[in-house]
Amino acid sequence: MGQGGSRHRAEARVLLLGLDSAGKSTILYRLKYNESVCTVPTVGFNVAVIEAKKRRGRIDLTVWDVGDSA
Ligand SMILES: Nc1nc2c(ncn2[C@@H]2O[C@H](COP(=O)(O)OP(=O)(O)OP(=O)(O)O)[C@@H](O)[C@H]2O)c(=O)[nH]1
Ligand SMILES: [Mg+2]
Repeated sequence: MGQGGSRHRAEARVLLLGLDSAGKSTILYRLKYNESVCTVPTVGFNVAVIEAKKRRGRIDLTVWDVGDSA
């Protein structure tokens, strides 16, 4: 048994889907940096890990923002 800090940390993966210019990247940056940023159409994808509150703790969300959906 390890000492403190060895507990499993809650995590989840989130896929943002939406039409072109729906606001996916805007939401991702707002959640990650808590500010509104000017975006350009996403080529490929953006990914960010966001620490969020969970009922009695925290959860790490790995958020994928996929663009370029030809
Ligand atoms: N009015 C309004 N505009 C928004 C909102 N969210 C995003 N926008 C604007 O919509 C445009 C497109 O936003 P993006 O976040 O780049 O959209 P996206 O879904 O990532 O687009 P792609 O990467 O091309 O798939 C930008 O000019 C944003 O400023 C919103 O809630 N309201
Ligand atoms: Mg985008």
